[in-house]
Amino acid sequence: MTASISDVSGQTFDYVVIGEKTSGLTVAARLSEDPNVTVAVLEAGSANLDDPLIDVPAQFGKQFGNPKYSWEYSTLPQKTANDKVYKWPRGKTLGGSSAINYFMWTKPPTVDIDAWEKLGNSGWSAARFFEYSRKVEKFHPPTDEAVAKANLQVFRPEAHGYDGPLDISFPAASAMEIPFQKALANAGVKVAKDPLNGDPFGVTMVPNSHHPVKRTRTSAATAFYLPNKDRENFKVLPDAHVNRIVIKSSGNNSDVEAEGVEFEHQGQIHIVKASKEVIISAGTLQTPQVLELSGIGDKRILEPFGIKTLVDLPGVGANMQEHSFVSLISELEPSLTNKSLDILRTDPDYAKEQLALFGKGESLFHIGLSSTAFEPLKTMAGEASAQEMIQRQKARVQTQIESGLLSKSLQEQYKLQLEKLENNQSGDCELILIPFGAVPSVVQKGRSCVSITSALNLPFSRGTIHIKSTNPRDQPIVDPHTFEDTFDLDVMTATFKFVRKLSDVEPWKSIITKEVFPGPSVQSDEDIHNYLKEGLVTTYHTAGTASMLPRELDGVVDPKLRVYGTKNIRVVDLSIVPLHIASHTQATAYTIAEIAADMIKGVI
Ligand SMILES: Cc1cc2nc3c(=O)[nH]c(=O)nc-3n(C[C@H](O)[C@H](O)[C@H](O)COP(=O)(O)OP(=O)(O)OC[C@H]3O[C@@H](n4cnc5c(N)ncnc54)[C@H](O)[C@@H]3O)c2cc1C
Repeated sequence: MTASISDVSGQTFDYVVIGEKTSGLTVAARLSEDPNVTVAVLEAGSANLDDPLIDVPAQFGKQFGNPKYSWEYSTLPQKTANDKVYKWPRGKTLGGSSAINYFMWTKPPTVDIDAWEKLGNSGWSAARFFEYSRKVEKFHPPTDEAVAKANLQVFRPEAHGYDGPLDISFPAASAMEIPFQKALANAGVKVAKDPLNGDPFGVTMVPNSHHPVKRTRTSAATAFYLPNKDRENFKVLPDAHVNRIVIKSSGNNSDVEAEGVEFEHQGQIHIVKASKEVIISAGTLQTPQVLELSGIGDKRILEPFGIKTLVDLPGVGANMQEHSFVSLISELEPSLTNKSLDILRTDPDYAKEQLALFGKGESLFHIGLSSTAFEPLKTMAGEASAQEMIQRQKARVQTQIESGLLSKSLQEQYKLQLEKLENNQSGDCELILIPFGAVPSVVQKGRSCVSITSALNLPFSRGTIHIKSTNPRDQPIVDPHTFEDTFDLDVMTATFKFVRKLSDVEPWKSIITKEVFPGPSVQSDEDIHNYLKEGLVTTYHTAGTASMLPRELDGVVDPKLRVYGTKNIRVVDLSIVPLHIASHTQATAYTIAEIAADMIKGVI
C-alpha cells in the first residue's frame, strides 16, 4: 500500500524526495535502508501498480496522451526547425519514465563520464560510475539458445551486476535483428567490444529492463518501491503535486535552508517538513520549475513573475540537451508479414491471440528493442567528409568565442565535444532497429513495416526550460532550440544517408521491399533537412537543466549534488548531467541516484 495523506501531511521526515521517478525512488529506497532514517516521497502521478499497460512490453507509446500515465509537454515553435511544435511525453506514475519507457538498457562510453569529471566534478570518474551502475542490476545472462537466435556478439560477465534489485535480461528478438546486424557489419560497422562497460561503439544487442521469466517490465517501482513498501520509515505518496520548497527565513548573505515542501493532494494544500534535506527528483523538465517557484533560479526569469530571488542561479533551466531521432521506414517482404509489431495495432483479433500467449510460448509481446549501433561521425559520413565537418564546426566555435557569443561554460563543454569528435570517440550517431513502423500514419492494415532510426546523441544546440507562470500546475516553457547549431542538422543528415544506403546492403536488402517513409521523393539535401525537421522525435532523454558544474560555469549543483547557495537541497536526476552522453538514459538515472545515496549517507 502506498502512504495515505495523514501519514505525510504535517509530519516531519529526515528526507523529503520530490518526484519518485527512476532516480527519486532509487535514492529514497537506499536512504531508508537505515531503519533510523525516515523518508517521504511525493509523486504527482498515480500508483498504477499491476497495470498491463505498463507491465506488458511491446506497447511502445500506448500510454501517451493519457494523463493517467503521461505528462504531455509541447515545445515552443522551433524557429530553426520550420516552426515545428514537438510533443515531449514523459512518465507520470510510480516509477516515472522508467514505467513507460522503451526498456533498452545501455550505458555511456567511458569518455563521456570522464568528461563530467573534467568539467570540474571531482568524484565522478567513469570507474565509480560503472561500479555503481552494477549495483542496480540483477543481470540475467542470455541462454545459449538466445545467443544463437539473436546473434548476441558480446557477453562479458565482469561487465554486469548480479545482486541488484532491477532485473535486466534479453527480450525475444524479432526476425529482423540478424539481417540488420549483418548488414551493418557488411557496411563497415564493427561489433561493439564491451557495450555495458564503457566501450559501446559498434553494433550490439542490448538487454532490456525486463524480467526474464515473467517477461514483464522492471522499473523503479518494481525494483525500489515494491520490495520496500512495508518499511515503516519509507512513505510514498502518489497524487501529490509539489508546488514549492518551503524555505526557512534566512538572513542576507547566508545559504538558504529548506524547512519542508508544499504540495497539493486532492485539491488541498499540505506541508511536509524535512529535518535533514529536500531532494528534488522531478526530472529534467520539472526540476527547474520546482527550483524557480521556490525562489532559486535566474533573477531575470523570476523577477517578472514577482518571485523573490533567494538564490540567483542563472544555470537553472539552462544548458538543456536532448537526444532526437527520425525513422526511415521500409515495408517488409511478404513472408515477414506477421513478424512486425504493426500487426498488433492493425489486427485487434490477432493482438488478442498474442496477448493470450504472453508469458507462455512465443508471443509478439515478448519482443523488445535491442539491436543498436553507436557510431562516430566518420562511419556515417566517411573519413574525409567527417573531418571536413568537424574542422568547420571547430572554426564556427572559434568564431563564436571571438565574437563573445559563447559563455565560459559552453566553451568548456564544446572543447570536450570537439575533442571527442576529433578522436572518433564520439557516439553522436545511433542506429536502432525498431521492429514496426515508427510513424503511426504509415501503419496500415495488411502492411508490415520495420524502421531504422537516425539518432543524434551529442548535440551542440542548447535549450532552456522555465516557468510560464507562478501556477505550479502550468507546464513550463520548453524551448530546445532544435537545430539552432547547424552541425546537429549536418550530423543527422549524414546518418540518414548512411541508413538509407543500407537498403542496398545484404541481408537487409532481401527482407524489405520498398521505403515507405520518408519515401523516394526526398532526395536533395534540402528535402532531407525538411524531412528531419518535420519528422524529428524526442528520444525522451533530456538532460542538463540543473547542471553539475562549478558555479562560475553556470552550475546549479556541486559534485555532491547540493544546490549552490542552499544548506540542504539536492537535485538527484538527469538534470544534473552537464554534458550529454551517447547512451539511453535510464541506467544513468539509476546510477546517479545510487551514487547520490552513498554521498548523502557519507559513504563516499
Ligand atoms: C517514452 C519513453 C521511452 C524511453 N525509452 C528509454 C529506453 O528504452 N531506454 C532508456 O535507457 N531510457 C529510456 N527513456 C528515458 C528514461 O526512462 C528516463 O531518462 C529516466 O527514466 C529518467 O527520467 P527523468 O530523469 O527525466 O525523470 P522521470 O523518470 O520522468 O521522473 C520524474 C518524476 O517526477 C514526477 N514529478 C514531476 N514534477 C513533479 C511535481 N511537481 N511534484 C511531484 N512529482 C513530480 C513525475 O511525475 C515523474 O514521476 C525513455 C523515456 C520515455 C518517456
